[in-house]
Amino acid sequence: MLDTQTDLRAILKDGSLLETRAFIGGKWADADDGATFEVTNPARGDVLAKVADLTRVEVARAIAAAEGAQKDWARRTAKDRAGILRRWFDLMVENVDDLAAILTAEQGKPLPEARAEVLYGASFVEWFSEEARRVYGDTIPGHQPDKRITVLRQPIGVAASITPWNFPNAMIARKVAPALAAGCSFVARPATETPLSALAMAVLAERAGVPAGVLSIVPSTHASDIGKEFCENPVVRKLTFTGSTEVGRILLRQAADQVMKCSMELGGNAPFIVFDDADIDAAVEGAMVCKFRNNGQTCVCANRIYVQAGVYDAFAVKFEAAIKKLRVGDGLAEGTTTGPLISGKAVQKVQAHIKDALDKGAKLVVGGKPHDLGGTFFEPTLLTDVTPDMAVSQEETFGPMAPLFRFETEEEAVALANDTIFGLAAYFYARDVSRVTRVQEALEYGIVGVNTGIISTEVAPFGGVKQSGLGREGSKYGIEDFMEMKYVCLSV
Ligand SMILES: NC(=O)C1=CN([C@@H]2O[C@H](COP(=O)(O)OP(=O)(O)OC[C@H]3O[C@@H](n4cnc5c(N)ncnc54)[C@H](OP(=O)(O)O)[C@@H]3O)[C@@H](O)[C@H]2O)C=CC1
Ligand SMILES: O=C(O)[C@H](O)CS(=O)(=O)O
Repeated sequence: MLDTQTDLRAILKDGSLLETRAFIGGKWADADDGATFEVTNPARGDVLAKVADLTRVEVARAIAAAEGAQKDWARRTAKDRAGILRRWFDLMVENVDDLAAILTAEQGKPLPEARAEVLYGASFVEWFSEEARRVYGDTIPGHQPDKRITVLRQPIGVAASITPWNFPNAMIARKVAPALAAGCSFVARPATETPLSALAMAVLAERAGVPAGVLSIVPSTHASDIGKEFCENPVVRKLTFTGSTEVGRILLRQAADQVMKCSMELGGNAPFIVFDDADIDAAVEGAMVCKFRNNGQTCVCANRIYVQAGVYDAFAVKFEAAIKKLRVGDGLAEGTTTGPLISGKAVQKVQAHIKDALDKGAKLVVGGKPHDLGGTFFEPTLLTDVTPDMAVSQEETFGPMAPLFRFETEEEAVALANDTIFGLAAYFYARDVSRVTRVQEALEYGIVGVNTGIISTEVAPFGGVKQSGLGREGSKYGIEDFMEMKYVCLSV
């Protein structure tokens, strides 16, 4: 563990972005009882800030403020809402360096990755500032001479989110932007580990002119209580969650009592398949970004790497060499490619998957243990001779461990890839166009990357099938999740 302290305010150009109070109904406020919780730097272990720790009572107030603001916000013209979202986008870009520093300090990812995440998050705000003006209804030829049929598209109302620590900026932006574009109001509860990014975004949203009550940020360590408030409060009409499938199931059960509309971006178990007709150098490059982005703490990370027998050794040698070039360190330090894991719990999960695989016959090629830096730093790890009976085949590692599986035929690869309850992202490298067509159609996933290891963009629909989730985020489809459809039958 690095022992240097992070004086976050000294790093920032605009210290006012380091906000530690909750944002409720357009006002910055402490918790009613003054309670706070510590936000620590996972690289250094020091306390970055003490943030207001809200309970259901304050969150209920934020929901009431959202209800009070929503109708006026929806009555504004789409152009007006678009203009405010555009200003928010501009402010996020203007403050990208500060937002990135805050993100790295609380989450750990290297500054270049944090900067990329902030711009990725901002791209959703930009995209939905444009989509706001493209929500169209329908007119339908009447079923009787005196009937005129129209279809109206209206905002759902008050929406709420629960988001994880791995993308503390982009996951908020990817949900708030379409909701506000649609005319919804929004209450966001960020993860305990990483509330500062969300609070900084709210500072900029307020400056952009988002009206009081339209957006609230409710940091809290009482995750379960806040989730129940969101699911039980009759004012909340929409819940959007990103996180584990386990918690997604809990929320869906709770939301069922009100038949609440839910969007769920849940766990993954992405297969990354390298066929013998692949460009091996390109496949290695793709596998590196797909596996080690955010230190493997990404729901669309390669979790299983399947390599066809004819190219297995060649791929393994090149992949090993690439992994050895990774530089583990403090995300705030120049040249770091790989930061710390978010917590000790995350380290234990990676270690458990490595031990299970080695106990069942896998071979350790690189890494395999906590890094000399201590704390939650971990050595990027490569295992070969991994087999489907090992835990990593069915469970999301969510860390820097790359397991290589060998396969013989295309049919075997597709069967192995689909043998999971998850269905978020899958990737494969091949050059034969018939094979590419067959495999992209056969993979049971919401997202398929072909000859690429990175698929994240605001223009495409992001989401999973099976137990990886419900709904889509981004793209022209993303705003649908925050709209209702009303059929009007007029008798003339
Ligand atoms: N699909 C994705 O992008 C993600 C997938 N995951 C998967 O989940 C695993 C565990 O990671 P973890 O961060 O613990 O993910 P969790 O699903 O446990 O946490 C995600 C968010 O949900 C909150 N939460 C937890 N329990 C409840 C509850 N009962 N009611 C309401 N909210 C709740 C958490 O709060 P709190 O802040 O208190 O933890 C956090 O804000 C990872 O190893 C990975 O496999 C994790 C993150 C993102
Ligand atoms: O939750 C995640 O891991 C992110 O959705 C991944 S991405 O959108 O940055 O690809």
